[in-house]
Amino acid sequence: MSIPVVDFGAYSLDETDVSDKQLSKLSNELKTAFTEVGFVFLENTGITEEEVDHVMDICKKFFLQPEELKQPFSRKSFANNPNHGWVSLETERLNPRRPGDLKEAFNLTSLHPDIKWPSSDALKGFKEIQTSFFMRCKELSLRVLRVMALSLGLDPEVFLSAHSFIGTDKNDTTLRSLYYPPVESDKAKEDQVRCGEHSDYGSFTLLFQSCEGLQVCRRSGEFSGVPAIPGTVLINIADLMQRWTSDQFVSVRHRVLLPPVGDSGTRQSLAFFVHPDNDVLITCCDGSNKYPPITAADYLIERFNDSYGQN
Ligand SMILES: O=C(O)CCC(=O)C(=O)O
Ligand SMILES: [Fe+2]
Repeated sequence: MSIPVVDFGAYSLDETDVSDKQLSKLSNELKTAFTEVGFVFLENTGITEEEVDHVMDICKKFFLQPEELKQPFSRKSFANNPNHGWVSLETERLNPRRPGDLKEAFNLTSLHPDIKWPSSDALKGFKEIQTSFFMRCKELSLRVLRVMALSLGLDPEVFLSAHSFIGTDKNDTTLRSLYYPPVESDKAKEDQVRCGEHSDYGSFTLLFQSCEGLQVCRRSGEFSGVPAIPGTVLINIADLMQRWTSDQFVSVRHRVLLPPVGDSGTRQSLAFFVHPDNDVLITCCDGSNKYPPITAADYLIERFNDSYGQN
């Protein structure tokens, strides 16, 4: 089944009122997508293509700076939050059996006032643009969490109340800007890719892509390309949500390969990884105890150890 496109207009960020009937229609559509495919394109969310371009443009300026200007903002160098900051090329391997991914990333995980931001004229607005986009993604995510609960016939607050602290250091939700530089495919290491096969870790991810390149694993085990539909948000279920819903919602592996030989294009994407609050104990929402309870924080630590190595 290909990835469905669902019109989210009735519950878009521009709408203040939504009827029960509209919510019920949306929840039916999202249920089909999340149980059968694990991915859905949402259109008319209220987040515009212009907003996304604006964030990608300022992020590209950050990534194109010389290494020594990015180094002070490295991930693990922020006392407030170990996941906040810049990740250099080939540092992360989302499929640990491959060489390091050919991508750079900037994680906005902490909005704490003590966080240090780039201050050069060239990057004017970097903090404000990213912070306001983070808040827009947060608002949309809270709406999606409500619809998810309704779609499973649960109390509409059940997922929402476990995401009360997005944007604080009690929650690991991250806006990750990704930059895939031009690749000379013949210079890449054997088996190296832009982003190795993986499934996401937390509740779900909002993904905004500048162009095609993402591939999703089908039931057959084969990967196939995903279109980039301007103005839409691609949402995928992540592993902790699959566990929380006792495998009703499916978290599906995906990857970004190298561009074809001779293609010297770059790629950019923005991923908003939604995580439950660190201290929330995740227990199967159907009461089945199919998986033992685990806190969101412990679960995430386990997963980071896999993608960055134990040390
Ligand atoms: O860049 C993309 O389109 C996908 C990135 C991704 O899957 C991730 O960072 O988890
Ligand atoms: Fe991913």
